[in-house]
Amino acid sequence: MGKAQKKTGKGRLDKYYKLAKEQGYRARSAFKLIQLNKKYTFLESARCCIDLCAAPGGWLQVASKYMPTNSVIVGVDLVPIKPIPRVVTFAADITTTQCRNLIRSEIKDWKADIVLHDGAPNVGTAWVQDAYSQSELVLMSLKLAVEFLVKGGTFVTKVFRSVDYNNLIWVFNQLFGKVEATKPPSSRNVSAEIFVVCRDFLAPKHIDPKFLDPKHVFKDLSATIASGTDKGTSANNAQANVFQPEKKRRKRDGYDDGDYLLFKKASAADFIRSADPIAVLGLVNKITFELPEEKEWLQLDITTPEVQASCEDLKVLGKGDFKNLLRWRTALRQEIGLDVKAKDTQDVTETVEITDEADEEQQIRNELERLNVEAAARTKRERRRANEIKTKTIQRMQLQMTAPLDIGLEQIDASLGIGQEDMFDLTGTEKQLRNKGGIGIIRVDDDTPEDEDEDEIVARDDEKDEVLDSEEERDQKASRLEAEMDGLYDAYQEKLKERDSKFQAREARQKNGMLEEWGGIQDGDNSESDEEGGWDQMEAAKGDKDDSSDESDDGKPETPGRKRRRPQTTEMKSNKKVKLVTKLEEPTAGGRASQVWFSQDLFGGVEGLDDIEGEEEGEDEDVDMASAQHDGGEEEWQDDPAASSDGDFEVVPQRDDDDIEMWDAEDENQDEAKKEHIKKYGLTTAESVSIAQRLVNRQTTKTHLLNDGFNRYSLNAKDGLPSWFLDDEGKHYKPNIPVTKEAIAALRMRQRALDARPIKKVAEAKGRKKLRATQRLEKAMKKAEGVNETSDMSEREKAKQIEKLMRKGTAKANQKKETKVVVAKGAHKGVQGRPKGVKGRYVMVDARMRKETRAKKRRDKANKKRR
Ligand SMILES: C[S@@+](CC[C@H](N)C(=O)[O-])C[C@H]1O[C@@H](n2cnc3c(N)ncnc32)[C@H](O)[C@@H]1O
Repeated sequence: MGKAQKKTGKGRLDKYYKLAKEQGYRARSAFKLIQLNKKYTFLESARCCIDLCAAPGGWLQVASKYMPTNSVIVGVDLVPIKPIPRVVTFAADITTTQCRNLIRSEIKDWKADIVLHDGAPNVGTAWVQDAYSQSELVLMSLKLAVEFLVKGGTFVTKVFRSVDYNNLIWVFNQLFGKVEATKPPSSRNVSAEIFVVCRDFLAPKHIDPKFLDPKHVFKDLSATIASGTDKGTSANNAQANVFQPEKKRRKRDGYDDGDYLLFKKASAADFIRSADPIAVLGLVNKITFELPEEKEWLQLDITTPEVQASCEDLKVLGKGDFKNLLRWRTALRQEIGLDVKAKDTQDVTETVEITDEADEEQQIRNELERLNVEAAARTKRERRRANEIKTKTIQRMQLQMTAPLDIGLEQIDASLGIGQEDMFDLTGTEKQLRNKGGIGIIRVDDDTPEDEDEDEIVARDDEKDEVLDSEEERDQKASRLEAEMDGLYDAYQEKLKERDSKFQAREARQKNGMLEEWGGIQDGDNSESDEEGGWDQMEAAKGDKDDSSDESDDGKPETPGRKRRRPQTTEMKSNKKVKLVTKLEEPTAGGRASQVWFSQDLFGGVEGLDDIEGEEEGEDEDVDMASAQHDGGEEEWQDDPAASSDGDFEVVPQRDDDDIEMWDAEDENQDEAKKEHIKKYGLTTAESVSIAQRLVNRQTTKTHLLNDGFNRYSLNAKDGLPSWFLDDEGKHYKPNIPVTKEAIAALRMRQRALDARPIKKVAEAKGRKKLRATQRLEKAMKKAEGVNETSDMSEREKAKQIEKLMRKGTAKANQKKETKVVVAKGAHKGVQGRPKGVKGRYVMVDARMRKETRAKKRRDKANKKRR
């Protein structure tokens, strides 16, 4: 962590620095842990975490945010760490027994689920130069980890790719079930740091002390370099780089300890004056001409354009080019009088001899090779340029859409850089860097000839200038075009509206639909598609990822004092299996948890969907609370002055209004509206129901949903965007809801069936009717039996009687018998008994009486009102 690597200038304040500032993290390195956790999900399920080398506390903040409440978090560093809620910190050197004792006294007989280590020696204000190198520090942290980790626990450490790297990995492999090295996108590409995530701690009863002893684990580097006998040493590699540049190195020893730069430069003067020019050629990427003296050399005839081009990027040169450079060096040395004439002659003679020795065929082959390399480089450049334009276009679309938590989705984000692949496959890294138009980093490794010559970078800079010159003009042109396009689009919309009533209906539907749609999880992809990025794909990609986080958020956290239940490894495994075979697409099968949950009184009498609503509402509240917490971020922590010189570690000053900027009020209103809507109507979409069910069945967690809900589109500002663009986005950009197609289909079917069901009162009435019919039938049958048993009736009479009874019994429910109203007038006045010609029910009314009764009713009503 030397001074040379300290990031200064613009590069230092990159997007993670800004994001950290926005989100109140003390250091940009917080995002490294966020991204690591996104990939390996170890924080959500952890109850106890020890962060070694934790100052200023970025990782602690992340741990405190992602770990369940009531979990124990301990942070140690040489320098004091400002307080963080729920976190205990103390200042100690992690290599000492005092530190060990302090941790022990803090966590008592508990075991840690995670031990984090992001330490780098020679950093921080209180750090005194120590004998420990980075690798040794890692080994020291491992020592603490093996002491405090629970079986199955996770150890996350930062390492640098040095000669010790492989040895460290070997040791990790002896102690952990799974060891993976990864470079989160927030870790700067220029830094050789990587993170090793060691999972499934084996907790062996006896650990060979040699595993944790630097003397045994690491080679004696100094001895190796001094002897120079090791074929893997840099010196040997340097020679091989020059004399057999096309050959792949068999043995690589990574970076020299303390030298973690990928890109190295040497001045032309160093090369010319160096006693070992071959070593210079073999080790550096570029020869620069910056000093006045060197600039003069550039003007000399012997410094041909070819030589200049070769100096730009030594990593793409062939043997012939190196020879050329050595010849140029000799000539220049003569020119500037570094070599005496006699020696010059000798040198020339030697050179000639060499040339003579090389037979013609060899020369032709060399030349051909060179031409081939040049041609290949040209094609590659063109291809890359095309790709670059494409990437830039995409990036432009995405640039302002970066959301704070999408960082975890880095693996599919082309603009962010390296993804899941092996971080040592630097091909991707380089490409990303180039795509970003960043510094011209060229790998020391010459395995993959993907290197881009500096020529190209210079050329691109020129292009940029051109672009800048005509920027204004282009802007005007673009805005003209945009205005034109907007106009045309509006006209098109109008036309559609006039022509197509369906269009209007669709529009209205869309507006309504948006409100009830669960807007949590979004990603660039449609959940229904099978394309990469869909939920199914995500799930598939996760594979057998540890899913133990399920228990974290929803389960009641245990109090620290209580003895914790620790799932056995086998148990965990079987749980995992169970989870893997649980099918979401069988909602009826439901988990036991959901059955218990839905058996509550609250859901009584309501089938299916109703029961899930409550849960969803509850969850929604949780979600809101969680976001409010996130939102709140009330604790204001000042910058820690302990600035680190770690390449990727930046202390971020905080601002009071940070969080206010993050959320806009409109969104909150929308949330409120959604909440109200759900309260009023319940969950109305299959998606939301399905998500609720997943939550209840513990197939997902609130945190997962929240995290998934944040992506680079989450906080998109729509202001100023043309309507055609927004419409198009609306059409094609669908939220990626974490439910399978099958689950949605099943739920939709169910919902349709429910929709087709009559309302409760009608159903009850129908039931009553059915019951009465059954009772009638039973009664009729009983009577029929009685009739059958009587002996004073002939068989015929019996049959007649029974038939009559049965007809009555099976008759439809009492059709309301019509009552005829007969006005007693004329002949009927004062008639007693049934008037003539009137069949069925009747009621006799008097015309006068009817009038009077109605008038009385009217009066009564009027009086009532007056009172
Ligand atoms: C890169 S910073 C850690 C940043 C931290 N992870 C965060 O997110 O804020 C490295 C830290 O390691 C600490 N460190 C280095 N050697 C140490 C040691 N022997 N004991 C304790 N801390 C040490 C330094 O003081 C420094 O604060």
